[in-house]
Amino acid sequence: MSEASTEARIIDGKAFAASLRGRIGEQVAGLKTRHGLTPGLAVVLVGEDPASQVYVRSKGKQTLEAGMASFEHRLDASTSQETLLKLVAELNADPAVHGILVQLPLPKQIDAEAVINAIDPAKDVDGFHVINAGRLATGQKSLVPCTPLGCLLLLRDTLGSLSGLEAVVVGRSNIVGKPMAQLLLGDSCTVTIAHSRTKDLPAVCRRADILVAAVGRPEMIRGDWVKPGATVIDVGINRVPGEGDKTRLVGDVAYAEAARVAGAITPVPGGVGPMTIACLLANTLTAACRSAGLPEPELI
Ligand SMILES: Nc1nc2c(c(=O)[nH]1)N[C@@H](CN(C=O)c1ccc(C(=O)N[C@@H](CCC(=O)O)C(=O)O)cc1)CN2
Ligand SMILES: [Mg+2]
Repeated sequence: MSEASTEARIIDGKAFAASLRGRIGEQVAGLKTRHGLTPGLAVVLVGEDPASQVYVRSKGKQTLEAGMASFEHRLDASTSQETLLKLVAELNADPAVHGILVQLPLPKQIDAEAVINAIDPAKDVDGFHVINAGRLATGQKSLVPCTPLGCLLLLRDTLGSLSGLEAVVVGRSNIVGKPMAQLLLGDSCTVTIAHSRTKDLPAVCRRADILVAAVGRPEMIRGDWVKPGATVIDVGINRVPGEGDKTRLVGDVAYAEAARVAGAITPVPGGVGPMTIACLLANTLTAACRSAGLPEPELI
């Protein structure tokens, strides 16, 4: 007889993100009336990557909806690194801009690391600057990368305390995998970072009470890699061929298989993705409060 199983609880990132944005909007309204301060976010897009255009449009729209000021800078795909660095320097010096985000990926002629590290760390609302990465790694006050922060908020909401849980992060990028591991460590998880070269990856994943998939490979993580009852967070957003000439979005986890085994799981779309922009707004609000010497918002 097969083991009884129930379908996993679906973690609704879209709803959580909407409620977080609502709380951010309330805090922004209070800042404006009590302190005359309007948080401002500058987003820089270089080139015409279709997905990036969609994300940048959403960022601008949600920034305005939260009552913040939105400054959008669209540059030609052939823009030189020098021109981009000049714009970053202008935004660093602009007191109306509390957060700066340069949309990734950047065209080949531009060194993304040099551009990110040119942003004032206090305005680095992506949390990618080496100073913020170092502060996170050493447990100091920083701005935290939005996608891993969103994952952490969903995990805390789903599980309560994460203390002592076994967490496996699959993927070692500077943008997701490494900061995710740091955040889980900060919440007292026992953390493993696994990747494409990890020996017996399925067995490593099966140890996880918390499994975070951030590899960028469609449906790589199979149902039998998941420990029964585990919480699965899928960071992947992969566009694959669908019916006819349509495409569809899938994560890094084989969702239907994993949902039969997991205790809780994020869907794609509607899981981690919407949290990225909500946490960007949270970081912009935090940066604005810090710049004015005001107490940091309590959002969580
Ligand atoms: N400077 C940055 N560049 C990029 C980041 C980032 O955090 N900072 N992350 C990604 C793209 N990204 C935001 O920029 C992002 C990705 C996905 C979503 C989202 O809401 N996804 C939806 C599905 C959307 C779709 O249909 O394509 C979901 O998962 O439900 C928001 C933001 C790379 N670049
Ligand atoms: Mg189950």
